[in-house]
Amino acid sequence: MELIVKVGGSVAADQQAMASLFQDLASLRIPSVLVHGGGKAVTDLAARLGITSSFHEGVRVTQPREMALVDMVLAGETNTELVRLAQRAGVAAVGLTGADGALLTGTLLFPGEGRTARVSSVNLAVPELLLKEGFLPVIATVGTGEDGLAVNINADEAAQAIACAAARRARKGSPPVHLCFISDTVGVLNDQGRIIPEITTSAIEELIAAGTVKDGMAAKIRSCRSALEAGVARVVIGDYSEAGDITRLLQGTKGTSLVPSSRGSTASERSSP
Ligand SMILES: Nc1ncnc2c1ncn2[C@@H]1O[C@H](COP(=O)(O)OP(=O)(O)O)[C@@H](O)[C@H]1O
Ligand SMILES: CC(=O)N[C@@H](CCC(=O)OP(=O)(O)O)C(=O)O
Repeated sequence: MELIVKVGGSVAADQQAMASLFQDLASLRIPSVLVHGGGKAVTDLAARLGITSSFHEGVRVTQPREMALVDMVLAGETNTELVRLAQRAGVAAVGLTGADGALLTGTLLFPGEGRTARVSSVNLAVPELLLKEGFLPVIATVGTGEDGLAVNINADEAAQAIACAAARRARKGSPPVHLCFISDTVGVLNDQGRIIPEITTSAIEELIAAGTVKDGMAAKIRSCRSALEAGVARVVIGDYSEAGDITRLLQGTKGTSLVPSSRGSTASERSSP
């Protein structure tokens, strides 16, 4: 596994962008997995059923009665629709949840307050098996708790945990692992609304403390730091607007690259996003 691409809910719902993204992945010809979100669709369904969702620093505090809805939306509709779309785009894809083959196991993050979990272990056996047979694994980030019951894992954190596990497995001399977060924003923006092309890990907490980066983006850039610390070679955040964007993101000509503090400065603005 060399490339982990995470798409947020708004990108996952954009059929045109996703069809193009699947074609990008096919043409790259490197063992890749797609991890998807879909948080907004969960919030919308919960609201229709009279449940008000709540979040802590961009992470859902999943009420016990909300968990079945998370399963329904992420593992049910979103995952299945993405697999169908990949197939229409000519990519052989297989949908997985974190429960399959114990891909994602978690410990409760807000004990007593519901079913949100933090990843405690990752088992890449099933995705690796699929990659060997030429399938693209498409992963919904509902998993299993240490108590054997359903848990909801933030998709950014799950993508990061999968990338970290892949980086740990990569033996000396094997190709590096890359992690690409595709969201509804061209990258991480500064206080003037301009894209920051490069952020060092030591600047992450400062950007959050200053309020420049918040909500879902705060969780995302914290995930980036964990990935870099675990040996993921390249971590980038950006949007997907046209064919070839995955390559541009991986090359650093688009989006925001996260880099270890030992490399680069906290970065200046790119003149045009
Ligand atoms: N400094 C920032 N730069 C860009 N986006 C930011 C920033 N701070 C907060 N955000 C918010 O983070 C959102 C992206 O995170 P999130 O909603 O979790 O996306 P996704 O569902 O794609 O993972 C943006 O749409 C924006 O509202
Ligand atoms: C615990 C937690 O936050 N789970 C997320 C999982 C989906 C997700 O992360 O979706 P996006 O990438 O579209 O935000 C949620 O329920 O919203």
